[in-house]
Amino acid sequence: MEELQDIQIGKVVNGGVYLTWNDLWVSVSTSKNGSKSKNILEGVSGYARPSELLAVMGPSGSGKSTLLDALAGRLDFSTRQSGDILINGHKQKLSYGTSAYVTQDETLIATLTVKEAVCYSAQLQLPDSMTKSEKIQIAEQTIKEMGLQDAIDTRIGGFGTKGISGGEKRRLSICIEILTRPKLLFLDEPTSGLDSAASYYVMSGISRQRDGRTIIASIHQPSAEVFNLFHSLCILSSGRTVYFGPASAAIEFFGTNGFPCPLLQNPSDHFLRTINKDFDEDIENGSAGRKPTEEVVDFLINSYKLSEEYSEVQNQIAEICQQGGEILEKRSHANFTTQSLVLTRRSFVNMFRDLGYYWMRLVSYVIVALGLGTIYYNVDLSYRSIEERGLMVAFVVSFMTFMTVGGFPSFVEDMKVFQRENLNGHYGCCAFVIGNTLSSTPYLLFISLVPGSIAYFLTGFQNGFEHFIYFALVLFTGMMIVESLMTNVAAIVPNFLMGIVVGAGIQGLMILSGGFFQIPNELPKIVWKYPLYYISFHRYAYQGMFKNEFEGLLFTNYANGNNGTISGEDVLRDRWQVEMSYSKWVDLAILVAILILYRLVFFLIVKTNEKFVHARKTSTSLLSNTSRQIMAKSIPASPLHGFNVDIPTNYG
Ligand SMILES: Nc1ncnc2c1ncn2[C@@H]1O[C@H](COP(=O)(O)OP(=O)(O)OP(=O)(O)O)[C@@H](O)[C@H]1O
Repeated sequence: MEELQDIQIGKVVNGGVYLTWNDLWVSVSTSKNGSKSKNILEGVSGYARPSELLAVMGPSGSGKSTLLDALAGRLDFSTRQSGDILINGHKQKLSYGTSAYVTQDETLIATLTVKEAVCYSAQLQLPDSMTKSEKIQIAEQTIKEMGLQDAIDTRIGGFGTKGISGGEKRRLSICIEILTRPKLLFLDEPTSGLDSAASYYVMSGISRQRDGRTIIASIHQPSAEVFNLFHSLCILSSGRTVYFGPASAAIEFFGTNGFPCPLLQNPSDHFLRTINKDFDEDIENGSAGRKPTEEVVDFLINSYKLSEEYSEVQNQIAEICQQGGEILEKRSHANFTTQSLVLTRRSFVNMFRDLGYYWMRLVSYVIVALGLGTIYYNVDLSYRSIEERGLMVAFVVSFMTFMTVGGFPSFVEDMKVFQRENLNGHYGCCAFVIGNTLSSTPYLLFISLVPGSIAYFLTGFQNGFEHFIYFALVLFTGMMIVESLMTNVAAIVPNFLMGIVVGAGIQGLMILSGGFFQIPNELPKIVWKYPLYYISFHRYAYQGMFKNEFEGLLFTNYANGNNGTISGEDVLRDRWQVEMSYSKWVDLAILVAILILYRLVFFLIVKTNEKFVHARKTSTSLLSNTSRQIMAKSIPASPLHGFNVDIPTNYG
């Protein structure tokens, strides 16, 4: 209840978060067998306190994002980490709702307005003990806090569609992450790619959020105005600390060490120019007498180690650890049913507004259906029509389901949004899979009924409601299966081109082995018959549709006037070699079972991915002593820093 009130009045719950890190090392393996490694962070130490904004600065590749990832427990599996990261003096996991991480890339749903994006997110993230209107009130309040009220009804926009500006997108990403009033906020380069005015708006919005909250932001080259918003500053170069301390004291630190900031120059520009090795060549060529940057950086690092700022950092870390503080408790979410319903609604709205998702496909389906209907218009009951009916069925089952591949780019975008939101703990995999499945069902049903009826009735397939409904249901299930296959591919191969190639390749093999392009008895036994013929969904779709179309018909041979006849059942058995021991409804049931299996596989893929990420989150904050000892051996001791291979034993 207390948590609820605090969220409603926009306050950070109880005391804030004191985050300390001491002698933090991160390395990656650079050889396949792991014998060689590269250090990304080398024994960095620091702290972040409530109501303060800590900026992490440094040239590109200096380790800013890696530091943030390590502190937030989001390093990927290729890295190894050692050192102490304590929250309120304790080793503890950052649970849902206590911290938030805003990444550089804006994975937002382009078709939603600012208000919709924040309101849907509030409904997903905030607990069910709040009413919907309370959640919306919080969403609107947060939009105002981030200065987005002027763009509240503007669509986010994305590739090819103009929407809110880059700066507004950043503020929106932050807005979504602070809905639960997290005590700790990580921002990875919130101003990259923005002009100085937009950067200032973003950073001042962030700064306004600092009341009681601990904020750590990595930033490239802030303007002087933005620089004034920082309380503390951490300057990194090649993973080592050049300076950590009050932002206001950094100018003095550089000045006393022989690098005074020229009058009227932006201090952050001056710091980065001083330590940026990218300018080394210019210095060698043009500025005789100046020290190479490598030397300058080493000099500053050594000076920092001997400075008051360094001692102050050590004292602060010790003091914070001694003081201790509360153990952070996990906040509650909306429940599973609410999340599934909200995700279904959000996804349905996105599909409705995104022309490329279903509407363009619907138009091409209608055109193709008209084409089919006119090419095979009003087939008769002659022998020739046996081939025509067969070809029409094969085209519908193979090509009309294959066209679902066109939705792949949208599936990839959906996966990106899911991965961001899932990693930030907004909701779980099961709610996502349910939302994704339910939202697409009405569209695919509509496509199978409208273009399906055009093709069916123009061709003059078997009369009767039951026959048409069966035809539409097989088309619908086939499209759902292909859509599920493509979402599985998108979950594994999140790359447009590769994903489409993989998805199309799998379908090509299934179409070939489905029993139409080569009759089942003639399929080569190995691979094509066993197992492909049995696992290809096309086999059941072809056979179900053939039974639906041929059973009960009598075909007449008008050629040469001999007027011989053949029953549809004989055609099924002899021409198409259809399995006649069970009814067409069994074929449909098998298709539904394949669809369920594909959806389960999708769930397993996203669940496994989630488990990996969460296992990583736990393992980075709870590295075993053994791992640390192994790591200590692989990390060379730095003569500059006098790195001690005796890794602290209290790392839990
Ligand atoms: N998983 C990894 N494998 C190999 N190298 C990595 C990995 N992660 C980071 N690095 C390397 O570590 C260095 C620091 O990367 P990081 O992204 O932390 O730098 P950064 O300061 O945030 O850079 P930028 O400002 O350009 O984003 C870079 O040289 C990068 O290539």
